[in-house]
Amino acid sequence: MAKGAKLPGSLPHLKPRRKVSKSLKRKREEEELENLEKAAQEFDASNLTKFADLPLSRQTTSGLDKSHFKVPTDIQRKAIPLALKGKDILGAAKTGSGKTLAFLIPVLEKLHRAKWTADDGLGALIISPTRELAIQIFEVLRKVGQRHSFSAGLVIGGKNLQDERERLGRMNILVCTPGRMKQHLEQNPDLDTYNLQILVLDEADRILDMGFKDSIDAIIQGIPKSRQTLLFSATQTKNVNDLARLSLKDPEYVSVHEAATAATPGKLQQHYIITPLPEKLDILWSFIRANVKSKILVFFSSTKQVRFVYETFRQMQPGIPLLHLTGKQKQTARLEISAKFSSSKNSCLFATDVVARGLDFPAVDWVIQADCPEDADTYIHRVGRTARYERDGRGVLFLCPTEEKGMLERLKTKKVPIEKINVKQNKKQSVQNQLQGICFKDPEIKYLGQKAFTSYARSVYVQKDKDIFDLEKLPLQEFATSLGLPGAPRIKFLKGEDTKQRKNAPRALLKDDDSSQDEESGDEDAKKDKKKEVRTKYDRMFERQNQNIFTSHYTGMVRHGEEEEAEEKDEDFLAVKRHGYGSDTEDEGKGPNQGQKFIEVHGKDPMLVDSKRREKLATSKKAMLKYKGKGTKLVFDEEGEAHAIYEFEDEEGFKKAGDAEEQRDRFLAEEKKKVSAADEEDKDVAKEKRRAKREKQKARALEGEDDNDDEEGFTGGLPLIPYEDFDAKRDGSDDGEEAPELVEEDRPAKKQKKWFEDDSEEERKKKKKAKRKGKVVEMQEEPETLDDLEALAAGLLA
Ligand SMILES: Nc1ncnc2c1ncn2[C@@H]1O[C@H](COP(=O)(O)OP(=O)(O)OP(=O)(O)O)[C@@H](O)[C@H]1O
Repeated sequence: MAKGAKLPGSLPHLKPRRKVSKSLKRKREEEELENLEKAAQEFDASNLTKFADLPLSRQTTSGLDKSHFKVPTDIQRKAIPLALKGKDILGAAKTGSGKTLAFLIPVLEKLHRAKWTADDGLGALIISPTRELAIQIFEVLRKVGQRHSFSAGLVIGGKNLQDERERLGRMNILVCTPGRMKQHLEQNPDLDTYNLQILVLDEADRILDMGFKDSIDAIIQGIPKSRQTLLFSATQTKNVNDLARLSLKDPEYVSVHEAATAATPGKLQQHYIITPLPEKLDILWSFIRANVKSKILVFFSSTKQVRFVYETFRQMQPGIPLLHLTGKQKQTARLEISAKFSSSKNSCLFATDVVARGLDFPAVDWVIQADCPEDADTYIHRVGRTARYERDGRGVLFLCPTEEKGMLERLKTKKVPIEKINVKQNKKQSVQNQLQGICFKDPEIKYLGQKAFTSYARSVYVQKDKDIFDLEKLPLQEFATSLGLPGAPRIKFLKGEDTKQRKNAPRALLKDDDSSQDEESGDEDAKKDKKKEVRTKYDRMFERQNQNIFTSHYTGMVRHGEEEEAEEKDEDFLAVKRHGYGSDTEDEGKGPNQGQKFIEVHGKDPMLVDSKRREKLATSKKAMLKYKGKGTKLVFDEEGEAHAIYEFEDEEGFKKAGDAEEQRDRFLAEEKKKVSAADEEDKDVAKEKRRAKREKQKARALEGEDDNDDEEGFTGGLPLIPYEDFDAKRDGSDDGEEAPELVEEDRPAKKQKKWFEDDSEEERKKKKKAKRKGKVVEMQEEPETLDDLEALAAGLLA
C-alpha cells in the first residue's frame, strides 16, 4: 500500500449495521490484516507527519486519537515504522521524548496482525525496572489499547503470588518488573511463554545491569528466540555482551540524540552549585522557601536521608506541601504519593533514585540533586523528570567541593551542558539550630538523623568512581552538627561476608563478640578515652531528655559507637525481635518473664514467645519447617526395619568412595538435579496440557463462528468488557452482594458489548433497576489504586 494511503474500512460505529455471515467477515478481516502487513513492509517513513499516516490497525489509530496523540515525536517517527516491519530495535532518545508509545504501538500491532486471541496466551512481555514505571506503562497501554480486545496484566509484586497466579495464565500482554516475573516463571505452570512474539525492555541499560542479571537471564531462558525484541532508554546500551544475551537479530540502532549537541532536552536549564557538605541542608531549605509556588523534586542518595529531611522540614513548615517517596514504603503509599505529586501544582517531593527513571510527573519545575548522582547516566535520568515533552524545566545539582572536578568531567563526556551558579550568601538561612532543637525534643528524629548520617557516609563509601567520591575528604563531624546531632556517629564499614555473617549471627553472640573484642585486645586506651571524653552541655541535655526506649540506640551509636552494634539494634527497633530460637539467646537458662512463654518446636529446645506474632510463628507448621532439619535417607531391611544407609556399608567401601564431605556434596548435587529435572518435567506436562486445551478452544471458537450470523464489526479475538460493566460487577459487593466471579475459561464467555455500542433495551432496564436498588452501575472515575488497575487487567478477560 502506498504511504499515507487510507486503510480499508473506517470506524465501525460510523458504518450502517447489516447482517453478514461470519465466514465473510473473517475473510474480510484476513484481507485487512494482509493489507496492513504489506503496507507496513512497504512503508516509507520519510514523509511521516501524523499517526494517521502510519499503517496501523483501526483499533490503534482510534486509541491514539482518543488519547489525543496526533503527531509522533522524533523517536516515534523513527522507531515505529522499523518495529512494524518486525525489526529488533535499540532505541535511544532523550528523557521525556515519548519512548513509551514508540514501543507500545508496535506491541499492539504485532499481536493484532498475528490475530492474537485469549487462547494464544502470552504474546508480549514488557519489562520495567520499577513498579511505578510498570504501572505508568500499563496506564498508557490501557489508553492507547482501549479499542483492542487483548487482556493485559501487571506483574509487579507487592501482592499475593497466588492471587496473581491464576490471572496470569490468561493474559496476552504483561507489564512486569524482573524479580516478580522470574518468580512467576519459576513457580507458575499456568504462565506459558512458549508463544511470546515480542519482548520490550524499557530503561534497557538499567535492566541489563548486574542488579537484575539473574532475573533477566531466567526470563530470557524461558522465552522463544524467534521473538522480536525492542530495547529503549535515554542512556542506551550498545554493549555487545548484552545484545548477545538477548539474541538480537541485526538490531536497528535508532538514536535521535546521538548527533545532537546535548544528551538532555533542549528546554532544560541545567546548573550546579558548590556547597560544602555541612551547608547542604541550609541551601536546600533556603531554596525551597524561595520557591514555594513551584513543583520541586529533590533527590537524595539514601532512604534515611529522605526520611530525615522530610520529617524535620515538615516540622519547620516551609510553606509548601512536602512529600517523600522511597522504595522502602508500602506499595499503596508509594502509589498514593506518586498520584499526589502528579496532581499537585506546587509541592516538594523528597525521593531516592526509585523515581529517577521513566516517571512522567507532569509539570515539574525544578529537579534538585541534593546528593551527587552515582554517574552521569543517573544524572541524566534524574534531571529528565522535568522539561518533558516540549515543556521547560530547571535542574540544580549540589556538588561538594571534592566532587566538582570529577563529576563535571563525567557530565562533559556525556554531552550534558551544565553551568555553575553561586548561592547568594545573604539569602542563605541556617537551619542547624532548628534541627538541633527538633532532634533534642524528639528522640526518634535524632535517631533518624544518626541513621541519615551513616547512610550518607555509606553511600559515598560504596561508590565506584573514586575520582568523585572520597569519604575521607568530607568534613563528617561538621556534617553531623549540621544535621542537629550532638556528635558524629562512629562509622565503621565491614566488607562482604564478614558483614553478612555478623548480621545473621545471633544477637547474644554478637554482643559477646563485641565486648570480648574489647576485653581480649586489652583495649585499655579505649576505656581511658571513654573516661576522659569531654561531655558537652548538649550531650547532657540529650541524655536527660532521651531516657526512654530509644536511649540504648543513641548511646550505642554516639558514645560507644560500634556501628555494627547499632545496626543490630536498629533491627530490633525497626523489625520483629529475633529473640533466639534454641540456645543462642540472651535468655538462655532463664525462665520466661511475665507475658512470655516457651513453645517447643520439632522436639528441639523451646522457643521464647513474648508476643502474639512470635506465638503465631511458633505455631505455624510452615514457618517452622526451616528449623526441622533436612530429613534422613533410610533403607528398609527384609523385616521392614528402617536403617541409615551407612549401616549397610562397610568402612572400607565407604572410605574408598572418597572424602565423606565430598560424598555428601556429590549426593546432594545429584539429588538436586533430579528434583529440578522432575520439576521441569511436571511443569512441561502441565504446560503441554494447557496448550492442547487452548488449541482445542481456539478450534472450537473458529467452528462456532461459521455456524452463526452476527452483526458486522471487529471481533479480532476477545470481546472487550467495557470498563463500566466490569466495575459494576465488582461494585456489586457495595450493597452487600457478592461480587460475581470472573467468567471461567472453560465456560462459554458471554458476548460483551463494545464500548461504543448502545445498551440493549434489556440492559437499560437492568441498569435502571440496579440504580433504583442503589447499586453502582457506572464507573465515572479513572482507576486510582493498584487494585483498580489490577481489577481492570482482570476486567479485560473474557
Ligand atoms: N506523540 C506525542 N504527542 C504528544 N505527547 C506525547 C507524545 N508522545 C509522548 N507524549 C507525552 O510525552 C511525555 C513523555 O513521554 P514518555 O514518558 O514516553 O517519555 P520517555 O521518552 O519514555 O521518557 P523517559 O526517558 O524519562 O522514560 C508523556 O507525558 C507523554 O504523554
